[in-house]
Amino acid sequence: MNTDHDTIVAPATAAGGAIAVIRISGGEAFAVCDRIFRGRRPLAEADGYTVHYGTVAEGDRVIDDVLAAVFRAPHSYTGENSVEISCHGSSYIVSEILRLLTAAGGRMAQPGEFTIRAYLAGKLDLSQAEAVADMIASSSRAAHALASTQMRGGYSEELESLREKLLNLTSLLELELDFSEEDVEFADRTALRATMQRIAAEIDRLRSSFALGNAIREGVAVAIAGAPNVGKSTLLNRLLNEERAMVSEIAGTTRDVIEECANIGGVLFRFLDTAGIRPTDDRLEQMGIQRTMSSIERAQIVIHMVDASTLTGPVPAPDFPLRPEQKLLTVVNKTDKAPAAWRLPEGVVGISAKHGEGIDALCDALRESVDTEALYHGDPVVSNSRHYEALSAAREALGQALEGLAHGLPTDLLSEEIRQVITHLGAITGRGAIAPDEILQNIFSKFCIGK
Ligand SMILES: Nc1nc2c(c(=O)[nH]1)N(C=O)[C@@H](CNc1ccc(C(=O)N[C@@H](CCC(=O)O)C(=O)O)cc1)CN2
Ligand SMILES: Nc1nc2c(ncn2[C@@H]2O[C@H](COP(=O)(O)OP(=O)(O)OP(=O)(O)O)[C@@H](O)[C@H]2O)c(=O)[nH]1
Ligand SMILES: [K+]
Ligand SMILES: [Mg+2]
Repeated sequence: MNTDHDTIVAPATAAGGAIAVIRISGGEAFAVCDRIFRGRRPLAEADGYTVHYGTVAEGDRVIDDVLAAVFRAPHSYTGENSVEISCHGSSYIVSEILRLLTAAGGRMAQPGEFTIRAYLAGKLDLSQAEAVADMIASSSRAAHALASTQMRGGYSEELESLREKLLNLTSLLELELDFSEEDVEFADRTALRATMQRIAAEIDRLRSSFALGNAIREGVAVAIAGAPNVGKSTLLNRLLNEERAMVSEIAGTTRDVIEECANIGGVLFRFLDTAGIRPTDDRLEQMGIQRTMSSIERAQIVIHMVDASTLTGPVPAPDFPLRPEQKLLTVVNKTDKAPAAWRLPEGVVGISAKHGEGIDALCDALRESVDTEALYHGDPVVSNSRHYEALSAAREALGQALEGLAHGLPTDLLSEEIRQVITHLGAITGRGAIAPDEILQNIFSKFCIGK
């Protein structure tokens, strides 16, 4: 990765708008722009946070009328001198201006390179930088709340406070080592244990928030499962308001799992319409049912759908296994064709997917099964698997430190165990030590160009 801070250029807006923005950042940003931009005065003489009208030209040939916004180091997103050129939103104009900028000494930026520079300049820590990408990708109120808390540093503060407490512990322990001849104990072992246990509990809380955080980010997975022909695909289409899946009276219509997202009450749900489960000799149908089973396994919520028109007794239990943390929603479909004397059992949602009855109640039930209270309170919720891994490693190291403490581990080794915990927590924000190139590369390669 290039960190010598040459001047980078990239489009910052997606194609298709009326206006397109091109970003330029680096030590030579003004000089590079002044080679192609003609305004009243050179941008090199302009104050920060000012906007200038002018043209971009190649020799006599004017490419476009533009506005250039000037940012002076350190007051910019990257912390470097930066210019943003707003031109007409033509992909041809954008590519021409980029061509001129690179000929004038700029280099095309890599994905996430502006944000890497913001991180290296100390404008954001790693977890905040990652939240920038989540912010751009957010497509629901809940995902936005998640990214927003993280981008504003709520989660970093929490981690920083844990790190500080641990650093205090190691300082006390290391002080003891300095006085090892005298057999003193600066770090009262009972208090030490209590502090370590409090920190462990906090790490556990963060780790357990990952189930919610990850679901919010990726979409809460809801498998729609049941026997063939109960109306699973009809429900998917109803929820999406679109004829996405094939529907027919032929049992075994759906073979491959169909996955689509819908926003319900500010939360993104990822619905998985599956092949109907039944014993069959058809090889292809068996493959479909295998996929049904793995979709059920991966889902947070499973809708077990049964057909009211074929119900003779009570609603049968699902013929697939569920884990304790998975939520089961029993849905009786085709209530429009239920026998006259039939009554909806307790705890079951009755719908007619074909006619749209009961869909609101089903959506309410789905929405209620996701607790977003913490999210909207601004409580830190872990949504990034890199962070989850680091927290797990920290928790494991802390467990070993606690074990060591219980078994009278020598002070220097105990201190070393606690340092491990600090290192793992520090990897999340990248504070304490600048993260190695390889890790930065890995994180930022997932960004879009121009971010
Ligand atoms: N046109 C434009 N819009 C944008 C961005 C941008 O870079 N350009 N952003 C980015 O992608 C986001 C805003 N982020 C930004 C963050 C900091 C600074 C900045 O100038 N910071 C200064 C001053 C802070 C202050 O006054 O308190 C600094 O950090 O010193 C600019 C944009 C979203 N909208
Ligand atoms: N009367 C009535 N018919 C329905 C309702 N929902 C679905 N159907 C009909 O039931 C039949 C099967 O619907 P599908 O949506 O294909 O059922 P499925 O569960 O996806 O079936 P497979 O993919 O084969 O497992 C179709 O003829 C639908 O029109 C409903 O609420 N009322
Ligand atoms: K069918
Ligand atoms: Mg189907």
